[in-house]
Amino acid sequence: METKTLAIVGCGKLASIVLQALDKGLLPDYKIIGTYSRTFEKAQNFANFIQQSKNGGSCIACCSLQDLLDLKPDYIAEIASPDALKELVIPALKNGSSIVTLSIGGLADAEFYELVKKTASENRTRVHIASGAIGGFDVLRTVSLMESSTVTFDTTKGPRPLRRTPVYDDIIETETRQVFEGNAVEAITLFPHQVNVSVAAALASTGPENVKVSITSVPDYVGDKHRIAIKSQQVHAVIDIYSQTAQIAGWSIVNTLRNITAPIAF
Ligand SMILES: NC(=O)C1=CN([C@@H]2O[C@H](COP(=O)(O)OP(=O)(O)OC[C@H]3O[C@@H](n4cnc5c(N)ncnc54)[C@H](O)[C@@H]3O)[C@@H](O)[C@H]2O)C=CC1
Ligand SMILES: O=C([O-])CC(=O)C(=O)O
Repeated sequence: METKTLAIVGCGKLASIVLQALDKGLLPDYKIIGTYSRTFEKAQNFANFIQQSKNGGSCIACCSLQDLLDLKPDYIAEIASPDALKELVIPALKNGSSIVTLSIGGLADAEFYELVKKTASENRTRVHIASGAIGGFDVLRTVSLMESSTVTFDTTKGPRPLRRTPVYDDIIETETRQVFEGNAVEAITLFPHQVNVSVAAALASTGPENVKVSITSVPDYVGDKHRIAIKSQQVHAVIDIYSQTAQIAGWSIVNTLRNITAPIAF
């Protein structure tokens, strides 16, 4: 397999897992040639790490998204925020760069999603939706091809990640409460950093407007538990995923990158 060039947008906690994977030799088909983050110093730290890694090489810390696009990477790993994805996806696809993304919430708007599809197709580029903190996209997509279905997405988390969100109330520190019920578009609008997974599951199935999402806060709960259920005439599948930290999401970027170049893909 020919080596692919890769750039990273968003040099935070989950992106650092991509560096760990590089250092462990788990990304042999990629050269990470550029990094970009809102804070230049973070992009610089990432680039230094890559240059010093035995599996790394020359890597440029970019001062702007345009500088990163000018490197013409084959792939961009977007690990920043739904707003960052919205900003970069069209220019990147037109630039010849395919995207691997964790901030799937940036694709919740149906019109924008269609524009992304059209742009990717016209430029022979692709958007790869990483499984993130969930999984089961295969069954969701397959059942959606077969027949009509209904999909629900229920999340349980502790009060801490909800503290700086509009639904926060002191009561959730001591009592279990359902803090949100709505569709996946409404969910990602209120919680742009919490429910990218619900938009991903929705895009894989009946669409963000149609998937019913609930969030329940449980005092002292550590981690996130997601339950995705799809029900059609013939199939009833339930996908339950508990994760103590969000690290699984960072590793799903690594898994997606490896799948892209693998002789056998899962
Ligand atoms: N799909 C999934 O399962 C999951 C998705 N996520 C999403 O992954 C992304 C990264 O999460 P973390 O690494 O935990 O966050 P983080 O806050 O540790 O790192 C994000 C980095 O991106 C930078 N950034 C943010 N907006 C930017 C922009 N517009 N342009 C350039 N840089 C920007 C920030 O300064 C920060 O350094 C977030 O969008 C988060 O919501 C997080 C967990 C699970
Ligand atoms: O980490 C999780 O469980 C989910 C998450 O943050 C997201 O989807 O944005």
